[in-house]
Amino acid sequence: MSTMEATLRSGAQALALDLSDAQITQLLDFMALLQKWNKVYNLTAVRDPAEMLTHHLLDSLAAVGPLRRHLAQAAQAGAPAQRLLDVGSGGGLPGVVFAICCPQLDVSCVDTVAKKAAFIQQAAVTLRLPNLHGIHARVESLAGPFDVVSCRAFAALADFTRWSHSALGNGAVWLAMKGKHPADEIAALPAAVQVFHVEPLQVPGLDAERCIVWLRPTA
Ligand SMILES: C[S@@+](CC[C@H](N)C(=O)[O-])C[C@H]1O[C@@H](n2cnc3c(N)ncnc32)[C@H](O)[C@@H]1O
Repeated sequence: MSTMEATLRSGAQALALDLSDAQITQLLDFMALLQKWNKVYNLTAVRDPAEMLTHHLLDSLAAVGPLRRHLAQAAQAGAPAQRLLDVGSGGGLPGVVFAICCPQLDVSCVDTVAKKAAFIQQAAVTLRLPNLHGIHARVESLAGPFDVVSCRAFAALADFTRWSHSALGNGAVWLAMKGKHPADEIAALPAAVQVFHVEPLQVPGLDAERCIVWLRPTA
């Protein structure tokens, strides 16, 4: 087993994430693709493979447990979440990781940069992920409907929710991956947007504060 695979497996274990061998392989293949095409496409500033594993892969994987829980709750409530939009996905974080770990979910990654959307399309083919799509557009132009709209390292919460509002379907939620608890961004939200949970995340091998801010339109 390679060092990368051992680190990924122990990270998944620390996150109590159930991943099949096929999913572990897809995640490692995705990292390899990202490294290969980063030189050409300029997908991410992180270039060191070990750093890519902790700062990108494990960081995104930390949100998979909470996402799976949300999907299970929505299904139980009789309103299964079927489509997720990852906004400003860049090299596919966290969208590609979500598509690998939640195969029942249809994941669209939108980015304004054409080569980034093309990379996602290519990853979908290479990694055999029929539930993954790359969209070249501004999020403001998308109509949806999506059941979950996610982002990571994208924009302040007020901008993220304003620009992606029209992509939300009935009963949809926003999942914003953030660093430390963004009290100022939350305070700047309009009354039409409600935070219903701020969930701390622990990223294995990363000594940094992370959280998910869950939001929905105010009823
Ligand atoms: C800092 S990168 C984050 C990439 C990735 N989510 C990550 O965590 O590594 C932000 C991305 O948002 C994209 N972007 C900026 N404005 C956008 C918009 N209005 N609609 C869609 N994508 C946008 C940029 O092209 C860039 O790839």
